[in-house]
Amino acid sequence: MRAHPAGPLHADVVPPGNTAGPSPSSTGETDLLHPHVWPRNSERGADGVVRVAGLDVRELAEQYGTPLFVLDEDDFRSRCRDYAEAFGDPAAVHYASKAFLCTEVARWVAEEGLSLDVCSGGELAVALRAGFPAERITFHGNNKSVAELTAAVDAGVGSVVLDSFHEIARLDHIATQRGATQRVLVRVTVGVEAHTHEFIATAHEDQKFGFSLAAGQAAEAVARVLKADGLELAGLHSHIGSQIFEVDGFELAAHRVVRLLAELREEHGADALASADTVDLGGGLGIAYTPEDDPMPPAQLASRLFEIVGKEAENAGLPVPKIAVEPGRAIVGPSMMTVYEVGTIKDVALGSDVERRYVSVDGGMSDNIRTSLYDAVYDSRLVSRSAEAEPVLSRIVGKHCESGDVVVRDCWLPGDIAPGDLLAVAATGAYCYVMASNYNRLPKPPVVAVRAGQARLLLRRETEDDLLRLEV
Ligand SMILES: Cc1ncc(COP(=O)(O)O)c(C=O)c1O
Ligand SMILES: N[C@@H](CCCC[NH3+])C(=O)O
Repeated sequence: MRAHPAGPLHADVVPPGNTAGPSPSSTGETDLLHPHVWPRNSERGADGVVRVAGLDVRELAEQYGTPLFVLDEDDFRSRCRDYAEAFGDPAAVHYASKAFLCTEVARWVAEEGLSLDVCSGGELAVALRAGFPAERITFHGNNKSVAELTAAVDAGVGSVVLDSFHEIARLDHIATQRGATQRVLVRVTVGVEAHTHEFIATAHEDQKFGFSLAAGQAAEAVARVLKADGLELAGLHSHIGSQIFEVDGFELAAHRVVRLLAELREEHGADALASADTVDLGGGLGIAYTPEDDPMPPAQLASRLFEIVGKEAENAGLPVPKIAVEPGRAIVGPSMMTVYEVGTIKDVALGSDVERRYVSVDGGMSDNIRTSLYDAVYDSRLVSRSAEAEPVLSRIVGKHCESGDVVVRDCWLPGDIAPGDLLAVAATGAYCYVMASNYNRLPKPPVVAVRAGQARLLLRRETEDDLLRLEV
């Protein structure tokens, strides 16, 4: 074993708790772009430079500046198609726009024939501005305001997912006043402990979403909907959480929701439940953030869900309900990466014989809060050149006045990384741009779409004027 007295953390000297995975077995391995982590149309050329859809990241960085979100349009569209094919009907797949939304992306989703899930008046406004067909929009949220519910009814959204007793009364009143009948689903808390970060699990009892199945609230919610003149029950909804790899949580949720539907039919009669032909099983399918992650393909999830829903319905003598799903992360997550420029590098002593290398980039927790918020792990590569230097365990940090401003906690970067190099972080399409802030008054980065050698700006970089635009 080599000794690195007071040296950086090389392959043979790693601290406990390293989240970067095993050390690369050879130099040059840090160059690899693992295909299930990086956008489908990204590759490292013979010159060592990474290109996405044929476009050189150095030129994109030159033209649009850094940090920069690069969105591989064909990757995004191909994942929409994978889901549509898996579930046999594009409209049964509701892209969860909370993961990432702008008008152009809403148009792609519409063109691919998918439906859209929105969960605020703002998301609804973006979708409508894009000309997204309102009848393919589902409106979510645990505390939709009267204004939001009114906007949804006036727009003619396909369905509203009800989340509280207050909301049932409110929406009924709004719809009745307008002489409308609003199709609704009742969100059921199915009591499943999803194996994911506590902050993004949503089907256990002790959290804010949905009506409890176990406590009988879901059945009571359905009873109230059936009595409401302005509402029509379209079905039941369950969303167990996000970034989930195991199929068992989805299976259990499907099983419980269909069983509830059968019980409700027994209680209220087939006629009363005739319009309730859908079980929406939400989103949540995990993606590969690192080469070690092994997510389930949508086709596998679909076939399990079809089997369970079919079997459960048959056992209960129920017509087989339609299945809807709401993937967000699994569609946009892997399609996008963030490109940063390295600014400063520091080796910080951890003890007497090792140092940690801190590589500072020109963004940070303002464009990706997920590492600080959920201990998320990411894969990062040097993309402006290849490197033969020995890998060094490094920490990529941002430029904010906060020591928790970490982009990638541990990763193996070439030991010769230098200011001016470009680093990219993979799989930043979901919940990064949309959760971005202006902390330390940093402007939000631009989002550029790339396709077949052409780049198109979807969202421009914020300017100092933008930062000042709310001042009165
Ligand atoms: C109701 C609902 N549907 C869909 C999603 C999308 O989840 P994901 O991006 O994990 O697919 C979410 C977010 O967790 C959600 O709350
Ligand atoms: N924002 C979370 C996912 C929450 C999804 C919405 N219910 C994340 O980044 O993983």
